[in-house]
Amino acid sequence: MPRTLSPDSPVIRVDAVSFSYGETLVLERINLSIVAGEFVGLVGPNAGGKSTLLKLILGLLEPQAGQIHVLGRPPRTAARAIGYVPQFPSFARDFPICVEEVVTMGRIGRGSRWALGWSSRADRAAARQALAEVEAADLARRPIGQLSGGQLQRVLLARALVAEPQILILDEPTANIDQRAESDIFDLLAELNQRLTILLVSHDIAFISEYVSRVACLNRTLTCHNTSAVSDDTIQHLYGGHIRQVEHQHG
Ligand SMILES: Nc1ncnc2c1ncn2[C@@H]1O[C@H](COP(=O)(O)OP(=O)(O)OP(=O)(O)O)[C@@H](O)[C@H]1O
Repeated sequence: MPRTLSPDSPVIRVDAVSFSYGETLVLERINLSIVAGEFVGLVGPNAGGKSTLLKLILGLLEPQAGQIHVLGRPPRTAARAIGYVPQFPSFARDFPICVEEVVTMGRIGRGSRWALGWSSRADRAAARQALAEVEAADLARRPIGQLSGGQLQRVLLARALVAEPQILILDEPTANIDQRAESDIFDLLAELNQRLTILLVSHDIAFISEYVSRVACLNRTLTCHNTSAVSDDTIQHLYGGHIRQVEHQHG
């Protein structure tokens, strides 16, 4: 039976979670609580454990210590409530498939028969609506291999939205695109944040601070800051001498 959450119950709750790959401790006693409507930026240096934490929240990995709840449930059973935008698409860019078909893949698990080789009219209508929401309706028939980096990110976002999630999780959605396309995607995320809770991984703390309500800094351990409290000292402490490289990554 579904559990009822009060409006201020966390939609994502991570309690004292530790995780190691073999002998290597990657996350140490992580606490993170995200309530409905928040837009949280997860930042940190390379190998700081960001993707690992996302995989735990998505239920793809199990913590060795501590607990995670998504909408009050174990992550695996809440997976449908999460729309996930990966850092890299899980298919080859030269796969002979058009944008609308890629977006329809996001319906797998919602009764779609796309996996059997065909999609229903309802699937295609949902895909077109999701593409319209990310302002990419005109790309529907385009082969996926012909998209720019920014267009591909919009399509991956539409694929996450087509499953009607309550939570969006994005792993560096703008790592490989130019600064203008990056701003456009963040404007879109700000609009989506009016109805969705968002957790987004980024290297670019300076850029995301303009958009997110809270920054979670992860480097094996995690510290949260309200956006207004992110100072040069915070950035220096987190990244040490590498901050210039971080700031200029989107060049
Ligand atoms: N499947 C795995 N097996 C063993 N070690 C792993 C595995 N995946 C990640 N690691 C290691 O765990 C650490 C954290 O990796 P993770 O990908 O979570 O970091 P990240 O903060 O997302 O890094 P980046 O910013 O470079 O993407 C790294 O040292 C990485 O080499």
